[in-house]
Amino acid sequence: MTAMRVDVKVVMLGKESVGKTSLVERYVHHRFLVGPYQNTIGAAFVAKAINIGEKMITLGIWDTAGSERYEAMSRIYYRGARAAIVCYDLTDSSSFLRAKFWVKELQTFEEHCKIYLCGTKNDLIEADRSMRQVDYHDVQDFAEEIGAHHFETSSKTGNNVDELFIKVALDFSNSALELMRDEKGVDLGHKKDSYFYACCHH
Ligand SMILES: Nc1nc2c(ncn2[C@@H]2O[C@H](COP(=O)(O)OP(=O)(O)OP(=O)(O)O)[C@@H](O)[C@H]2O)c(=O)[nH]1
Repeated sequence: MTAMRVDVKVVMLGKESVGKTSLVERYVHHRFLVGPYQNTIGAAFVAKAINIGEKMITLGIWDTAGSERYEAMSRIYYRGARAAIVCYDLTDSSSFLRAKFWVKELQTFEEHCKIYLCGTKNDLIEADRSMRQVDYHDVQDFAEEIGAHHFETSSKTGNNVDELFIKVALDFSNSALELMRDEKGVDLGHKKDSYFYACCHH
């Protein structure tokens, strides 16, 4: 058990089984777990440091449970998040409706949280295009409407996963720079949001 300073709180949201845990596993541990699907209960936390230019940024990632049974709990986890990765399964159109639900929640209750839309299981589409149930351009239009970024990923192959989390860190880094410019003369080291969590390393 080590204490770690977290610079940016990131929350994973989306319908159950869309692949939130798999995305985090792929990004943090570079692996794809096979075997029976185990749903997340409550939420899980992991921290990962990432180099952006000369700066090191630590992402504190909250992986929430997608089951509607835990909806009230997920609301607790997105509080104060600077970034939300809202996931939907490219092979399940109902998961995109659920993603829209989370977007609305964030827009209403966490207006400073940057939204990243993530279509998961891209490998299934690559293998069989008829599996696609969520149109790329429809999501792109929606992303533009809400000012979000849009990625399609595969945790199985690793496609676009690093790119997604790097973009989150990069955007945070740029927004911190902007803040520094706005608050010229102020020591940002004391102003920047910092979260302290106990972090379990697997
Ligand atoms: N083919 C493929 N399967 C995936 C991918 N990502 C996740 N899965 C599978 O989808 C199922 C659900 O994945 P999870 O990562 O547990 O989903 P989750 O969103 O965390 O689910 P909850 O914890 O219930 O909210 C598992 O059987 C995964 O193996 C992917 O990129 N490609």
